[in-house]
Amino acid sequence: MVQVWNPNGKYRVVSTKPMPGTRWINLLIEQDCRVEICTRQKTILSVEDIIALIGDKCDGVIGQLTEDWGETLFSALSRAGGKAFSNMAVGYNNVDVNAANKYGVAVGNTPGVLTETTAELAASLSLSAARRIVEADEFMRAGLYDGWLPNLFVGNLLKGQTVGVIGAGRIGSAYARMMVEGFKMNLIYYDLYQATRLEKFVTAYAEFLKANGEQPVTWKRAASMDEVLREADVISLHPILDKTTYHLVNKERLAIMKKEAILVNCSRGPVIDEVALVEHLKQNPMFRVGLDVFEDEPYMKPGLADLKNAVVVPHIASASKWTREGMATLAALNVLGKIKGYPVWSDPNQIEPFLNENVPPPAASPSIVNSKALGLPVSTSRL
Ligand SMILES: NC(=O)c1ccc[n+]([C@@H]2O[C@H](COP(=O)([O-])OP(=O)(O)OC[C@H]3O[C@@H](n4cnc5c(N)ncnc54)[C@H](O)[C@@H]3O)[C@@H](O)[C@H]2O)c1
Ligand SMILES: O=C(O)[C@H](O)CO
Repeated sequence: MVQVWNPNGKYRVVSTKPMPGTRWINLLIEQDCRVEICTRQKTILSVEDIIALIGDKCDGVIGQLTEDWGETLFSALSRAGGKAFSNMAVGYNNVDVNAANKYGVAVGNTPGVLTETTAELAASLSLSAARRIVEADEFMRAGLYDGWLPNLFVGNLLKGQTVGVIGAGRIGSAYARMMVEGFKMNLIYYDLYQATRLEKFVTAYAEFLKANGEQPVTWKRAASMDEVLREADVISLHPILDKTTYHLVNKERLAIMKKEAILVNCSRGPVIDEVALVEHLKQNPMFRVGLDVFEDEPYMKPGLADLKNAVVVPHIASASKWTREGMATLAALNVLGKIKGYPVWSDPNQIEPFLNENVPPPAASPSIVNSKALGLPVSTSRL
């Protein structure tokens, strides 16, 4: 149930799951780590399972977003001499960072490497919902197709419609660009901060279209989230999950959306009140959703699985080979960097140097979310 690499390594690093690729293992071994990988056939490990893996001596752990990293685990890791933990994910709502701070444990995450992959899945769900692809596929497989009909699986055209993005950070902005450039949609977004680069991109693209004699696209930064919900035809959710975004989309907000709108969620399940969503989908058959994440994963709220106006996939937004191998590498290097006393990389949005397989990675932890709280040194090397 535990696979061991480099048994005589000085530092003991535990991974709670096998992760894609071998580069992450090799990078740890090269720096004198003994790597232990839990191969148990149990998808979600409990706190007790992980305490057993940590044991009496453990320098660092690479964990997963399904695990509850709070007071109990950070105190166990600290007792075992551990100073580093990394989620193999960019989101870290499963981690109590205050508890990690209390025990002086660095918390890593894996931004950037999954931005485009996740945005592509959000775009796929938008198209699947707009063009009713899953319904049509099921229809074909059921042998129900007996000839072309003018009204068969009529869906929504995206061109010229408005795409709304809630949370225009790395992934939200990448998704917005795909929808604006790929389908010539107008953009409305809501974020706590101005997405200047995104705005500049849409402005430049509009000028390009105008110069080509085509209808230019437009953009607007909404003053409120409700403005986006009222105006957009396709809305994609990309904020972090915290107290401010829990049930951001609730019964009242669903009611102000267009009856034929499409709602996509590739952020975290609890950003939507899923019970309210199921009811809304039942009452509004032309309203469609594409969901990668669910409020009580791995479960869906009762009724959701029966609804034809919902496309559902099992939290696979970052699931491309390149991205998942890159996530494993970043997570391993976060832990390794802390163990070796390296500084923290100066810009977690510029992690490309860690992903180049042809050269050794920089001597730094790519992304430590509590580096300031722990007073960790920051790398001075620039790209
Ligand atoms: N489904 C998946 O597999 C998958 C993959 C990657 C990331 N994610 C989720 O996507 C999230 C975003 O990732 P990212 O790399 O784009 O992060 P990011 O930090 O670049 O972007 C998040 C954005 O949300 C904004 N935001 C925060 N609170 C908000 C609020 N109350 N209202 C509106 N906007 C708000 C922030 O200002 C920021 O711009 C992650 O935290 C993770 O939970 C899911
Ligand atoms: O936060 C994340 O990274 C995802 O949910 C998994 O890729």
